[in-house]
Amino acid sequence: MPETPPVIAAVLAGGQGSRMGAAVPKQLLEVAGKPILQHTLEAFEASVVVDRIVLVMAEGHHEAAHAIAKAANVTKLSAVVDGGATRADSSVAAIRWAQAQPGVGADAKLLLHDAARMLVTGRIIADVAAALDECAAITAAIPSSDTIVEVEDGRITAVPDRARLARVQTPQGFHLGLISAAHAEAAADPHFTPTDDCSVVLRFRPDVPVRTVAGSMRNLKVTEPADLAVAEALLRQ
Ligand SMILES: Nc1ccn([C@@H]2O[C@H](COP(=O)(O)OP(=O)(O)OP(=O)(O)O)[C@@H](O)[C@H]2O)c(=O)n1
Ligand SMILES: C[C@](O)(CO)[C@H](O)COP(=O)(O)O
Repeated sequence: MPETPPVIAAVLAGGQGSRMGAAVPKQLLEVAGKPILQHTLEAFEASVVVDRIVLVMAEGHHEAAHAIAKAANVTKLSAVVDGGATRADSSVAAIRWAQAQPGVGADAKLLLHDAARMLVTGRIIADVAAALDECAAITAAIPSSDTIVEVEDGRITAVPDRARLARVQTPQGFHLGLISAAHAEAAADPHFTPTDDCSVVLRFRPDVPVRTVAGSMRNLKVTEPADLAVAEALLRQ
């Protein structure tokens, strides 16, 4: 019988948290008594579908990362690797690490996740991984309750039909061969500055459908100081 492709979760914690404005990267700040990164690692550790975890960490913070992983007893953590200058560079670091692992082929399932989305649920992780049996690129997403507009020079230039819009979250899941090839082409285009990994596939592998599964309002990305209180309140629910 053919072997089941492994599910590798890449927790992206390579950012500096400039919008948070704290003295340390936001993933090291505590919410409800634990660092944000610890909440996120625990979610992937607890997921029965995840085989191993690679943590992409901001340079200079590896010691803190190892201490947090130890506190969380993350048995699935296979490596802590350096992040890059941009989120896309950090995704590429995870992709390169995965490709270098023995027995990991192009059909491996790679789940790229923002460390800052500390409230990700087991259901979302499982749905993203399961979807990769049927497609090669998938993201968690939720409908937008706000009207979204396009703005240029302070003036609204378009109001896209809200029924066709969604707010994209993570994890975003990919067959390893696909996301590696798409990022390799993206790296050669200095004008392309993606804010997520699905847009890399859409741009460089437009023939590959990128699907969505239901995310959650809880799966917020802790970005600004006010998000810390929101995350804490959600955790207490
Ligand atoms: N070079 C980078 C930039 C971001 N990230 C990670 O990608 C996720 C989403 O990015 P964001 O929320 O923008 O985090 P920061 O880049 O840290 O925040 P800011 O943009 O405010 O500086 C975070 O978990 C962040 O650590 C990363 O791994 N490597
Ligand atoms: C990947 C992402 O979380 C999807 O919503 C988002 O694009 C990350 O953006 P950021 O500016 O790096 O926080």
